[in-house]
Parts: sequence; C-alpha cells; structure tokens
Amino acid sequence: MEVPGRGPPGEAPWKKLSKEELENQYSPSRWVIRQGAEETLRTYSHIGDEATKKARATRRSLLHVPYGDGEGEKLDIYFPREVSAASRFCLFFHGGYWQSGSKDTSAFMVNPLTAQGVAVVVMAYDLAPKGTLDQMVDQVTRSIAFVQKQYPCNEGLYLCGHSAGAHLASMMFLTNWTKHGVTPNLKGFFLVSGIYDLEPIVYTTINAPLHMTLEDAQRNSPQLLLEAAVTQLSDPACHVLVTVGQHDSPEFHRQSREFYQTLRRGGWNASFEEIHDVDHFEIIWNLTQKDFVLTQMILRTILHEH
Ligand SMILES: Nc1ccccc1C(=O)C[C@H](N)C(=O)O
Repeated sequence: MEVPGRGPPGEAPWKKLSKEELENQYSPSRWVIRQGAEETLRTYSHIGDEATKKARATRRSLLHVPYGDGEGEKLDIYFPREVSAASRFCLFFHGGYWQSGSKDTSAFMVNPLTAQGVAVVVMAYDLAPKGTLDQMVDQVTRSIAFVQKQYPCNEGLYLCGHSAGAHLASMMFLTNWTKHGVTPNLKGFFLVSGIYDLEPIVYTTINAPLHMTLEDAQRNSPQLLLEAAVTQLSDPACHVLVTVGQHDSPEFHRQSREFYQTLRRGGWNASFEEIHDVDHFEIIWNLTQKDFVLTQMILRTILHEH
C-alpha cells in the first residue's frame, strides 16, 4: 500500500514521511543507543524470561487462569505476601506490535509491585495473524471484567501497557461495560511507549500479519475515537500517566504527547512524563527494579491515592 500523498497543512505529520522513514520511525529497535537492534531484542526477552521465572519461584501465583473459552484466553495472577481480600491489582498488557510477546515472558513489574502489597495480573491475548485487533481489544476487555468479578472487593484496578499493550489498555477509555455485566473499579492507567493512532501502521511492514484495513485501524485508534467522542466519560478519580522513553523515536514521542493532550481536553486527570535516558525496551525491562523512576511513579500512584 502506498503512503497517502502530502496533505494540506494541519494534516497528520506522519503523512509527510517517506515510506522508508515511516518504517524507521515505527521500528523501535532501530533507535536504541546502548546495544544493536538484535541484541536489544534478545536482552528484552531474556530479562522478561528471567523476571517471570523469578516471580513464579518467589511469589504465590495462579497461573494460566482462563478468562474466556478461547485457548489463548489465559492470565497469571501474582500475589503479595499478605493477601487481603480487598487488594489493589495492576494488570499488565505486553507489547510486541500485536504479533509477538507472551504473558510467560512479561512478569517485569511483578517482584517490585508484589513486594509493596500490589497484586499483578499478566494477561495473554491472541496475537496476529490468529487474532485481529478487534478480537484483542475484546479479550483485554473481558480479562478486566473477569478480574473485577473474581475480586469484587478490590481497592482499585490499574492498567499498565507497553507499546502495543499500551494501545490495548487505552482502548478501555472507550469501553461500554454494560454488556459485560460489571463496571471495573479502574483507578489508573500507566501507558508506556504506546501507539494510539494506528493509521500510520497500515503503511508499514508491521501490518503484514495484522491485515488491518484503514477502517480497522480507525475503529481501533483511541486517538481518533477520543477526539471524536461527543460525550466525555472521563473519571476524575482515575489517574492516567502517559510516558515515553527519551530514546523512543520522534513518532512515538508525537503519539504519546498528542494522546496526552487529547486526554486532558477530554477532562481526564492525565500527566505526561518523558523517562530520562531509556529506550523503548529499557523503559519496560527496568520495571524489574524497585528504584527505577517509573516503578516509583507507578507505586506512588497505586499506594498513595487512597
Ligand atoms: N515494540 C516492541 C515491544 C516489544 C517487543 C518488540 C517490539 C518491537 O517493536 C519489535 C520491532 N520489530 C522492532 O524490532 O523494532
């Protein structure tokens, strides 16, 4: 598919990029500074793997819990040492452009959060080409409804997503929960190096397994949907943190900033943080560390908002 031609002023800035530059902007591993692209991707899965093994060895957990009937509809729950019936949960949605990644290598934040009394849920969704964007969004919705139904006395559900997972989490701003028979007790969103407008993705090689049409992309773009929303459903009690890594590409910076601005205009209690000296991958693998600035922001939000 060709990138649509240069448009009038005020049109999306990515439309002025060549096909090669668009591909470049949406290839996070090309922007890392401390290692090569391949090595970074290997380190990312290695750290995720090790963090998950450690979490499963040192924390009480419920693994591979079905939240739906589909084969891939499973989630892992990691508990803090003192389990109270009314607890705070952080639900993590992994990245990988909706086509890679796994809950079984994504327990990055589990140890530092459970050490502070926060339960962590890491969910799986059907990756492309098996899953479509619409199906993934529906799976994320159902996984959240499932957690709310299992733990109706929870003191707050917080959604954290990285990259494509931040996209999936941010679609929850648009969810109508009535057909799910439950309203989740959503108290916060941590959106990390996310994508909120999927339209440019349609014109990159990322779309090969996704098979998104322009309509699919628009229907699944929280940036467009929130801009167009007539009735604002913002919840002042819910805090939204939009973050991007200093070494994320300019397009990732633009997407995060614009989404943050749209949330603010819609009345959301949102803040924006560029995380110093980290790339697209370090920003998430550093969540294994309790003193990483983003781990601290997440913990502060969860622990002090009550
Ligand atoms: N966003 C991610 C999150 C997690 C794991 C991979 C990615 C990637 O983007 C991989 C892409 N193929 C890259 O090399 O840049």
